[in-house]
Amino acid sequence: MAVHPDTGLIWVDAHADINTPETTESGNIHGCPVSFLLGIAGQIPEFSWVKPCLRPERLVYIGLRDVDHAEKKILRDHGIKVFSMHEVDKYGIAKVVEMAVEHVSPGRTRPIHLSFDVDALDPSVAPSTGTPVRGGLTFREGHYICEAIYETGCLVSMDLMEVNPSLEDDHAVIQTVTVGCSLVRSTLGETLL
Ligand SMILES: NC(=[NH2+])NCCC[C@H](N)C(=O)O
Repeated sequence: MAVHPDTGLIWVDAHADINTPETTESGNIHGCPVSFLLGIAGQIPEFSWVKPCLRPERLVYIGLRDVDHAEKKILRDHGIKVFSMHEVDKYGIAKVVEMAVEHVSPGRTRPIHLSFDVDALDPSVAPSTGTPVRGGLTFREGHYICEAIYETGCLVSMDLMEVNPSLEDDHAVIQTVTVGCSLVRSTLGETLL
């Protein structure tokens, strides 16, 4: 954001992570990062180094299906674009990614950051994560998002979140780490052919 201030943020996640320290029900800070980016969180001294750097219209979500009450209000009040799993079912993943890219980078004119929380995937695909929610993206839908964002030529950075190798058994850990690595490779340009 410091290097490309006009960056659009595509946030792929089961959760909106847009609670403020005031609205959070769990008290978990991992449910709050987007409110810090937008500058709508109250002052928390330990996090004063996180400077607001994102406008609500430069943010789009894909994959949401577990959103707290207060978060729904924040999303509405700021007019933030969301493609929940309902829209993934309705339009299909290709159309959703196309609309999401167009929202944050119209005509592919702006840089894109991809934040991919592995819990956007269905827990059957990525079990070793702290807050799994059923009804998520398939293996291919997750990869398609990454491949299509690479193809825009606008990607400048990415992060992959919430792979937690201390959760579930060895098989689940290997499955989750493997799919996580594979998503990163797809985002960086690996293709099927
Ligand atoms: N990064 C995550 N796993 N976030 C889950 C957040 C869940 C819930 N909305 C909370 O604020 O606690």
